[in-house]
Amino acid sequence: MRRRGQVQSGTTDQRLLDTQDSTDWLHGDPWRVMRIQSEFVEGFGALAELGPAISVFGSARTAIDSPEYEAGVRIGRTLAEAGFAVITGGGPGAMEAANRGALEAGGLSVGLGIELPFEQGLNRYVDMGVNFRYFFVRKTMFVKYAQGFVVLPGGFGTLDELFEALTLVQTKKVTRFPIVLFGTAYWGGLVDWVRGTLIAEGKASRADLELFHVTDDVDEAVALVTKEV
Ligand SMILES: C/C(=C\CNc1ncnc2c1ncn2[C@@H]1O[C@H](COP(=O)(O)O)[C@@H](O)[C@H]1O)CO
Repeated sequence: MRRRGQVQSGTTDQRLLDTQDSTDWLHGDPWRVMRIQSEFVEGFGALAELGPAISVFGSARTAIDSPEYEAGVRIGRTLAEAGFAVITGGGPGAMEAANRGALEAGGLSVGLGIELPFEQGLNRYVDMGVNFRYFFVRKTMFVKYAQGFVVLPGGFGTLDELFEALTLVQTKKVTRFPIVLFGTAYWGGLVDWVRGTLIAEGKASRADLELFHVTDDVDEAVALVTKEV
């Protein structure tokens, strides 16, 4: 309700229907909220009927001829054979490897792409793809539509996804959410630091070490990440 000096001229309908010269509104936060909302709606709509799924993360820079890429393909394949859709970031490297394995095994290969400053597109092994502008919307989808995470060797992006999941499990925002780190040599230093620094200095508890598993074995990784589903 508006009275006295607060009364605006014209009606809301008039303001809606008027041709506007300025397009400043297009770049304001209220409009961004609508775009964010539409990303949630699009993501929920596309993924709601996915069925059982596991999100696989890992470096965008993993070389196609590397053992890590091969492990990613085998993980994607084994998950698909076990009846799980494979969700990745839809990019190159380890993401492509997991999508490739899932696709080649006849499973559902999902890519949740992210708009980046350079043109990129979803990798060619993605069968169901959704592109996001906002990382945080996309991260919601990785957690909401998967029953666990497998994390291949990766950099900042992979660490971001790993620590988001660990925080959600630690704070019980999600329950029954297995997290498997694939590659003992790669992740060993991080686990040592968690034990020797975080836990030793009281910034995490010893029980937090049970929030994740570490393995080099594809079958074990798949068994661990799917066993609570
Ligand atoms: C670096 C290059 C391409 C980046 N393209 C990406 N496409 C999709 N998703 C990505 C991309 N880069 C990072 N991500 C997300 O973070 C994780 C990988 O990040 P990292 O720093 O490489 O570990 C991954 O799981 C994605 O979700 C050109 O090659």
